[in-house]
Amino acid sequence: MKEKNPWHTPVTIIITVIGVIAIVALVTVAVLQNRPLPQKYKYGIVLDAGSSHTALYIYEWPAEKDNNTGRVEQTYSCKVKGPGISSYASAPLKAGESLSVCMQEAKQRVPGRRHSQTPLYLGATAGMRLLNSENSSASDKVFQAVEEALQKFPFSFQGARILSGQEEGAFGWITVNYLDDRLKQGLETKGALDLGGASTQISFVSDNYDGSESPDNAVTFRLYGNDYNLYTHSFLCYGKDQALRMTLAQQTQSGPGTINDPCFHPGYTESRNYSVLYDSPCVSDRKPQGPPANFTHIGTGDFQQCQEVVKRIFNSTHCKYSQCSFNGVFQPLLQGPFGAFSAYYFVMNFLNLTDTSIPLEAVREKLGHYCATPWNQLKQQHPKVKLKYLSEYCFSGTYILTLLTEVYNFTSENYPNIKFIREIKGSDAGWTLGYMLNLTNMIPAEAPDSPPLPHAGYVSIVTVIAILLLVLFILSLRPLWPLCSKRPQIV
Ligand SMILES: Nc1nc2c(ncn2[C@@H]2O[C@H](COP(=O)(O)OP(=O)(O)OP(=O)(O)O)[C@@H](O)[C@H]2O)c(=O)[nH]1
Ligand SMILES: [Ca+2]
Repeated sequence: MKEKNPWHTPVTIIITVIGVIAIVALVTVAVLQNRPLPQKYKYGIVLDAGSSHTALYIYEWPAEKDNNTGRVEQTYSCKVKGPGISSYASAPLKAGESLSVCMQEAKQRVPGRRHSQTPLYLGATAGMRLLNSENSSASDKVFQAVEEALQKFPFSFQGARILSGQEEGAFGWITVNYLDDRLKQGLETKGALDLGGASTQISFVSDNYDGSESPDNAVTFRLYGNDYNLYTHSFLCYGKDQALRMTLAQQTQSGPGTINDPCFHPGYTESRNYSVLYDSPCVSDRKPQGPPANFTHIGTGDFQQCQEVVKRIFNSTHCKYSQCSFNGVFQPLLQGPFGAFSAYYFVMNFLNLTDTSIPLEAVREKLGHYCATPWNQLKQQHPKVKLKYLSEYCFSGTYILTLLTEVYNFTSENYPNIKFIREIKGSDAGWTLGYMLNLTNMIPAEAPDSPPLPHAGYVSIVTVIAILLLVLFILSLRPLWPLCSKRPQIV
């Protein structure tokens, strides 16, 4: 007679099935409960009203991670047609109108149900700083027109204002380090070099700068539980367009009818108007007395001489600090890696010089060769490049090299620490992201509390514990084992 298998008693079977169901249910609930939910997003819009043009950026982040880390991304950018808002001083309404195409586009890009909660900021930089210093009522009118235009959109408009040079530098630094995930992880930070049309910023953390020497250059932050003493300086008039004006002003101080300019290509000839050239606070005090209406601007294409002319716009004669970059401005010792963006990138990218492992001497040689290229040949080689941009790359490249090596003091050793960048992980490098993160309190001073385990780790542990429970359960039925192992006896 066959002995009955005790595992096959109804009670054992029911207990086992319930046990297994309970464990499967436990694991399923744990997995489902912690499954990432379908994301809902929030949005923010920043208008960068630069001296040369305005750009609109839309940022997006998961709605439930407002105060959390590193998840804000740029999803869209729009370049406003026409010049920067400061160029509309004599027709302010047009400054407002110029923004409408990009703003309409933003309306399409941000989901309608989010419009009213989406903050909209406009920050203006060096162009408006210059206009404000020259004619504050004109700058007020431009802002008024721009504000009226922006208020017509369904977003939550938070105002239009001029950023200080310090803010511009510091927010550019925050952007770069946020996108690089350096802040959240408390890693060594990256310096930020921004070259605009009317001003240029340098920002970095240096061990030998605690803010006590030249406190005007210090910005202190506590971000994700770490303290930073940032050195930052913005040089008004040293963006590449105003630097070009100053360089031309150097060469036209006697009011000649013709200048031979080493920063432009051989064969380049252009008639320029004195009043237009000197119509900027960066050069207006140097306008020659009674010059002719125009002068002929002739290129000679000589990098070495161009560098000599460019050097003259930097004054390094006085310095009341332990060390200075130029114009008596303190600068601590350079430290760490640097990201160089805006015109640094546009220019070096065009010149095929973004690779900073190319030795500085070779960079100079290539630029020398480029500057010496006849203008007609260059135009034929680049038929699609805007002539104004094309004509200025020799000057701009020389200006960038001079600024980096002769003024900021980058050497052959630390030049490779610079990376010429346009964007990081799909977001443009610039001050706008840092500005928005700051105004929306999106970077906490202290490190946010995070679950001790990542999701995958949590699910694995729950599964292991469940399996362990199952094994324990089976072990708990041990008294029944001997019966189970008894062989059926043949009688
Ligand atoms: N070659 C080239 N130059 C560009 C491009 N976009 C802008 N520029 C020029 O590069 C310089 C710097 O541009 P931006 O960084 O936009 O300057 P901005 O923000 O208007 O000026 P700031 O207010 O001084 O910051 C200006 O002289 C622009 O005319 C581009 O796509 N290619
Ligand atoms: Ca800018």
